[in-house]
Amino acid sequence: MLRLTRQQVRQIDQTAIEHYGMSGLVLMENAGRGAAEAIHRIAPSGDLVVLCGKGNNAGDGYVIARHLDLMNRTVKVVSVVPLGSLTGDAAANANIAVRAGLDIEVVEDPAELEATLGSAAILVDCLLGTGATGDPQGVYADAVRTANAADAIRIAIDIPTGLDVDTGVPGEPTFQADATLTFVAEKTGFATKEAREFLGIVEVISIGIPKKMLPV
Ligand SMILES: NC(=O)C1=CN([C@@H]2O[C@H](COP(=O)(O)OP(=O)(O)OC[C@H]3O[C@@H](n4cnc5c(N)ncnc54)[C@H](O)[C@@H]3O)[C@@H](O)[C@H]2O)[C@@H](O)CC1
Ligand SMILES: [K+]
Repeated sequence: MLRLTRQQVRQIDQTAIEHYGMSGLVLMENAGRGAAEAIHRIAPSGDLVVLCGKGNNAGDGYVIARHLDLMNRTVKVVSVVPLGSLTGDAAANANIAVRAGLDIEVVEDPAELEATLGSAAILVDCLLGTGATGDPQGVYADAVRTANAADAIRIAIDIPTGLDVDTGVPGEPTFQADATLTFVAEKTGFATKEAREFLGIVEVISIGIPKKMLPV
């Protein structure tokens, strides 16, 4: 099975954008749309909360929310950072979601997280992706702990927040996923027994990267 390191998968995204002329927004749209379709299949009913941070993993989250809304699902985005702190493609998709009138709540106070996530049947983790280093910090850690304590189906996008992509070593805390929807290919760390306890079922979502760019 093809498994990629953090550096490989980030290099593939960069090459697609800089040398193949693919737009980062198109890759993010493919990622988010593919993930939304998989979420709808895995968990076909129930209210959804998409937990978002500030990187491109969060950008995927805003695309996911838009597509779930188009599928007539009840979906809310909970951002643990002010929307003004987002940049690039993530900011672009957050702005689209705002203009589209999607339900978005900014919750930076850890005490408020529990009440906000309480009623969701499905929690989608778009807090941190391949750009993360070390244990989740601050409100990111609070959001993971609150999500893990909730009586909900948990779905991680690209990687469960907290899990080291390369080693598979879970950080403190790590999002405890029932399913992980990962982009392009599985990641090297997913092979370990320790990681599998946090991944749940793993599904690979294509983001349109040409076959030629993938190592064989
Ligand atoms: N064009 C691309 O590069 C694509 C990226 N995609 C998504 O983008 C993700 C990678 O995006 P980014 O590189 O922006 O990274 P992340 O979305 O993982 O965010 C990284 C940011 O989070 C913060 N951070 C890092 N470690 C942290 C910690 N331990 N605790 C709290 N905050 C921390 C830092 O501000 C850092 O800039 C992938 O996992 C994937 O989901 C997809 O949209 C496909 C296309
Ligand atoms: K994630």
